[in-house]
Amino acid sequence: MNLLVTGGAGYVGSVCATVLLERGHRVVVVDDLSTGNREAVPEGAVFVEADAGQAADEILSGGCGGGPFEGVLHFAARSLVGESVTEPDLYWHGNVVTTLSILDAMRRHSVPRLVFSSTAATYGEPPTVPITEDCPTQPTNPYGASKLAIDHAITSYCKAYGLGATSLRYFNVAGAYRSAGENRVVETHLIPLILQVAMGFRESISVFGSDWETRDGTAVRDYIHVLDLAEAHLLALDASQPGRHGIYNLGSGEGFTVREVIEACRRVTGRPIPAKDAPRRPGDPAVLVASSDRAITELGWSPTHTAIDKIVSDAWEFTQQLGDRAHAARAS
Ligand SMILES: NC(=O)c1ccc[n+]([C@@H]2O[C@H](COP(=O)([O-])OP(=O)(O)OC[C@H]3O[C@@H](n4cnc5c(N)ncnc54)[C@H](O)[C@@H]3O)[C@@H](O)[C@H]2O)c1
Ligand SMILES: O=c1ccn([C@@H]2O[C@H](COP(=O)(O)OP(=O)(O)O[C@H]3O[C@H](CO)[C@@H](O)[C@H](O)[C@H]3O)[C@@H](O)[C@H]2O)c(=O)[nH]1
Repeated sequence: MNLLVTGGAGYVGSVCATVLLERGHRVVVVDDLSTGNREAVPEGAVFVEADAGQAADEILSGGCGGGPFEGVLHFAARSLVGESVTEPDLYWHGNVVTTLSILDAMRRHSVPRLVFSSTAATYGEPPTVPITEDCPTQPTNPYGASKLAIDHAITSYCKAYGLGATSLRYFNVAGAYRSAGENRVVETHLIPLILQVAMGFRESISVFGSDWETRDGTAVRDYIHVLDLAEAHLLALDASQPGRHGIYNLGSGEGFTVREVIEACRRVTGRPIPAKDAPRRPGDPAVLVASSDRAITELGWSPTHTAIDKIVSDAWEFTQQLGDRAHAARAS
């Protein structure tokens, strides 16, 4: 297919673009490099440096050659829980307004398929765990609220205009694939930060909250390998049907506390990794663990890299390969 990938210079978008190219698709990446890296865009993709909302109309009109577009995979977003609490304007404009522009451009140019990066953060504090797609959506931060608003917009565009769309609600994405992994200009995610400590770029990892009602007092998350996630995007493209909006949770189905993740990183890297307790981070829920049964049954998804040590060891291999080219190395 001829596909537009927004945010393809970022972590998840660059891994998915790599896999799409490997499977023979044609890929145009649009990214404003606000958090991504030019060098993360895989070879073989056409790259447009621009705001996705502003450039979508021109790109989808055929401005980059290659014939009509058959789908959009929309990864570009602001996606940090803590930042969304202190700077919500970035999330309502950068996520909701940008996506509406993309949806309108898709409609104008009759692009039939959308795969959207939604999130576990749409659920907020779930009443039951694991979280199914039928759980109430009550986001605890503006990031989750902005993604939920987009999911609602997509549903109405599917019903009214015949778009075929899939929202994939990722839980915590981690790991790496080939030369694609986490190397953000400003890193806030747990696993890459712990590995920066292992590399000697940081002195210690802060544990945000040790008084949650969990088995060791630290927050629980469900870590999903980025390659399993990429496979789900391919399945979603294939399953797309005009007028239908499918919503699927994607996780490994097992929750790990922050302390357990630090322990896994110590095991995999063989390095001591000092940790220190810190206050809770505003907007964080205590526990997020997925039920991915719907994706398994309806999309035929079958995650294979679910062990936490495998996820960490792929991320560690990538971090070591990156070495001094990491943003963290330049900053330290
Ligand atoms: N990483 C996770 O654990 C996780 C979990 C759930 C959902 N998600 C969602 O997955 C998507 C990708 O996340 P990621 O971790 O790869 O983030 P990332 O920050 O690494 O990548 C986002 C990319 O989008 C680009 N971008 C942002 N706004 C843009 C705009 N308006 N126009 C063009 N480019 C823009 C950035 O420069 C960056 O390259 C996001 O939508 C995020 O909300 C991520
Ligand atoms: O230095 C750190 C960084 C994080 N954490 C904790 O580790 C857990 C995971 O945090 P992080 O890696 O920042 O991810 P989340 O905030 O859980 O959010 C990710 O996962 C969500 C889905 O669950 C996505 O929606 C978001 O885009 C994505 O950033 C949380 O409990 C954090 O409080 C720490 O204790 N110390």
